[in-house]
Amino acid sequence: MNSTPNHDLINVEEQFMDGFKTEPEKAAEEHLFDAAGSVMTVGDMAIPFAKRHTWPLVVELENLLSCEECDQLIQLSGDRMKRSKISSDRVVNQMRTSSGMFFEESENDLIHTIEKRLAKMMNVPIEHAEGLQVLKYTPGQEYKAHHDYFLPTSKAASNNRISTMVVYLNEVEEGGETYFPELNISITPQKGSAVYFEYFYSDEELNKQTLHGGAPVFKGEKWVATQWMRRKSVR
Ligand SMILES: O=C(O)CCC(=O)C(=O)O
Ligand SMILES: [Fe+2]
Repeated sequence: MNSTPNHDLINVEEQFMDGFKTEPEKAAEEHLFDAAGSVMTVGDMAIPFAKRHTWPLVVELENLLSCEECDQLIQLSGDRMKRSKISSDRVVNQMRTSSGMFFEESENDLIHTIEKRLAKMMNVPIEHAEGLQVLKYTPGQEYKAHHDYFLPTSKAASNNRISTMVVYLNEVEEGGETYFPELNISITPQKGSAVYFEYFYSDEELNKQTLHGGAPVFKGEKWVATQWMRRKSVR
């Protein structure tokens, strides 16, 4: 009888923990984000946060970016906007109707400063950070409920995403909340604030519960910057 050796089964936990956790078995049962307390200090910034859900972890953060940083990101990305493309094969479809762009990794001082702060907050080395993405939604535009990680059938899944930080760059006049239908959570955009969630759990059911979307904007514009982290280095 033919038996297929398991040579393609890799220990993903061990692989991605390499470099930022020392006890893979234990860490697999823990959160990436250090959600103890209610304020995190990064450099000279004190960033208040509140846990909105524990398993899977969803955290709301305040004042992650200054007003000036938000304005600069909007200004810098404005000219470079294209109709958003989604998924690893970059197909434009009706899932996401906003416009978007990616910054190059650490492409200027502002981006590098923001990336470093986000990596510190997210507790993942900056080498695991994708280029920062900026999205702009106008009235009627939305991002339907989705998962940020890639399906196992996708090529990108070999170094999959593990966590997300969505930073709000402006206040939306009406609509545009980020919602988690499985967790009954809805977050109203506030300039400089953010929502964080992670989906690296060994329990796939927890990962699935991070389903989320950007509700349609009814009035005004909505601008967000999204930072995705990967299991392994991407830069
Ligand atoms: O716009 C939002 O509220 C959500 C954005 C999002 O889900 C993403 O960038 O992956
Ligand atoms: Fe998302």
